[in-house]
Amino acid sequence: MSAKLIDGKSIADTLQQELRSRVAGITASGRRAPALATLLVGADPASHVYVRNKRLACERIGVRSLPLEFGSGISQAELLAEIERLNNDPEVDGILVQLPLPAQIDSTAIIEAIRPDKDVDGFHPYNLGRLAQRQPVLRPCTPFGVIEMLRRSGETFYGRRAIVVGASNHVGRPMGLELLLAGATTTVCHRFTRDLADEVARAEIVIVAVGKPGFIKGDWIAPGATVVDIGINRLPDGKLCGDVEFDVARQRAARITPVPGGVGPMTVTMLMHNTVLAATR
Ligand SMILES: Nc1nc(=O)c2c([nH]1)NC[C@@H]1CN(c3ccc(C(=O)N[C@@H](CCC(=O)O)C(=O)O)cc3)C=[N+]21
Repeated sequence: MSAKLIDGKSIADTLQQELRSRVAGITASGRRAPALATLLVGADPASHVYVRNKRLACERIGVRSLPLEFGSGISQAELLAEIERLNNDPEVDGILVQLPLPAQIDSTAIIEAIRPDKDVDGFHPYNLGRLAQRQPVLRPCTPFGVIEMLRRSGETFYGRRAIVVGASNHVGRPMGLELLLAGATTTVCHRFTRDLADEVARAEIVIVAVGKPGFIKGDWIAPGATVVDIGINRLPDGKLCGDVEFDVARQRAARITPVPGGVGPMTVTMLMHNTVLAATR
């Protein structure tokens, strides 16, 4: 068997077209376009690439982008003042502070300073709490994108055995909450999990967000499973790869996401979705 590829890029393109029409509807009715402020601190090349992708997505969809950049030496107080200004700016619907931040800045304090109704990353404790209590408002973009991608490619969740490998605040944990919300029997594994191979082998839906190339061995995957690889690792030769041993996993899975072209484009698209939602609520 060779798994069918789940084409996140093409699902993301479709969603972006839908968002583009919605934004066109908003502006046609005389309202201003939704606006997203992106705050980038320092010169990390990967962060610059990701933020540029987000700004390009804004252009495609008709969202106004307010690109803000700060030197790596900015203080916590200065960054907080910037957020306060954007919180109070009626022309700004969404605020995204690209992570990671330099060491002198407490990213928890920054995330908690963003008004929950402008928190388009969905990282504020209010938004995570709403998701945990099954009343989601603004949802973390990557897990939300995984669910939307799987739904649009025909996956069902009710009563199905799902596993998340990786329990980070921004990806693994909210991914577990999304799967619970969708009705899956959900296991979240992490660095203290014993017998990870056995846990993975029991799952019908396997979602991996660890950040280590080849961490999930292909022969752990149950025949017929759906595999979603959230990992993005750059190899020494410059190529991108995920956390799953792709070639072997592909021989066992029914469906699998590629890296690149899988989850990444969905993340950016759900950020646009959240920005339009923040502008229209
Ligand atoms: N506040 C905040 N919000 C984020 O959402 C956030 C962040 N900080 N910090 C960094 C991570 C990473 N992230 C990605 C988004 C898109 C791709 C993406 O589009 N990837 C393409 C490939 C891009 C490439 O070629 O490098 C793909 O997988 O096909 C990747 C990674 C968002 N993040």
